[in-house]
Amino acid sequence: MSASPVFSVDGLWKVFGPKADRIPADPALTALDPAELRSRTGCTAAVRDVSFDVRKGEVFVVMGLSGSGKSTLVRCLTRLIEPTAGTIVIDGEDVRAMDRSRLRALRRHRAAMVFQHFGLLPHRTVLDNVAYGLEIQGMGRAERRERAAEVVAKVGLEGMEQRRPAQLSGGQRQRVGLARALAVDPEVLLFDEPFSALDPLIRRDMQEEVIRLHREEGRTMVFITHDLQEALRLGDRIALMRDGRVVQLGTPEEIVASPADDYVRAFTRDVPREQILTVRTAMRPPTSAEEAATGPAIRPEATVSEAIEAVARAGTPARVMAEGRCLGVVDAGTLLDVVAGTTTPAGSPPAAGSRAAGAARVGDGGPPARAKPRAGEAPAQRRELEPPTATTSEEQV
Ligand SMILES: Nc1ncnc2c1ncn2[C@@H]1O[C@H](COP(=O)(O)OP(=O)(O)OP(=O)(O)O)[C@@H](O)[C@H]1O
Repeated sequence: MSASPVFSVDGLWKVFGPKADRIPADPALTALDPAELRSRTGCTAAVRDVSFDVRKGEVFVVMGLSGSGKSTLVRCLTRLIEPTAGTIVIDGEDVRAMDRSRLRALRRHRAAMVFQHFGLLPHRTVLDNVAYGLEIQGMGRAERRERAAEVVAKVGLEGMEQRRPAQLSGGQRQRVGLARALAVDPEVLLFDEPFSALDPLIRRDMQEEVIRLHREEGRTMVFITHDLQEALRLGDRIALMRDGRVVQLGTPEEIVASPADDYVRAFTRDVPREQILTVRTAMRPPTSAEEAATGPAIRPEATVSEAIEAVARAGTPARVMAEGRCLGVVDAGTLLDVVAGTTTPAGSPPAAGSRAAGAARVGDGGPPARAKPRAGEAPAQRRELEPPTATTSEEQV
């Protein structure tokens, strides 16, 4: 059973340009590619017939190249940009029907945004920047400063409460931005490419911070990025966008194992498959009772990379075990097939992201295999795009 959705988006369009409203309803126009549409109508369809759910407790990544429609899509969720057509529901409430005060409450209390350019107030201290959202909510000074101090500590800025933004590094400023969004205790955090201006090491630190916060708090997050590595590291599910459409929505494993089309395949070509795919992809039935009873035990969620290490150490095939049952066996050959990309994974590729593509509602089908628990289950064990740590063959990896 999947967790209930926080956001539910259906048939969403955002068209910029003259008489934008007529575009979604006119099949002759929706069939045009972006360049034709622009030359015939002067309009840009930044988001085209997109449908998805964001489940409670998940990190939902919206990924795509520049101009693919990520920011427009996420801004439509709280109507920072007005959608042209479609429905958006948050916890059962129709976002498009909200009046101004409901919308304000939505943005302030329920879905806080963390921007790339921090948006910090330069003359205020770290503490007062973090308390700002609470001040707007009308919380008293003492209470909001106390709450802000807690959140400042939570994001690792203890001792810097009295500094001004100019006295902080880029990474520290981004932590203040994050703390400010967290302080209002929103149901969903929306991140708009928050780390793309940071240098790689600090960026990595911030990704860890997001993972840690997610693990500790289980907060629902929608995260925009154009960086595949970041998407794979952070996402429970990834919506991959191209020209305003969601071309694939799935877990990192689904996207890497079963790219929906050549575009996604090209996008994921250089991903180290063994670090993303789990042993489920490499499993075969045991050939004998002995094989099912001996050899190192590994979890179904273990990556192929971890299994390679276990098999190499033991010098025998390894058993994929769940609740004392042997689900299958992996050996050097089946594992190498995954690395080489010569395996056809079990299960069909997940559906692409639009009704126009003839797809069912994306992401609602049962995925073939998950490397991470579903939202609402035990905290996700994140994939690391790095060599795995050593394990003994007796341990479950
Ligand atoms: N206000 C606007 N008026 C007209 N066209 C716009 C407007 N905002 C965005 N667009 C167009 O909509 C498309 C999607 O833009 P969007 O900013 O959502 O993409 P993105 O994937 O977030 O890109 P980036 O990673 O560069 O921020 C682009 O073609 C863009 O030029």
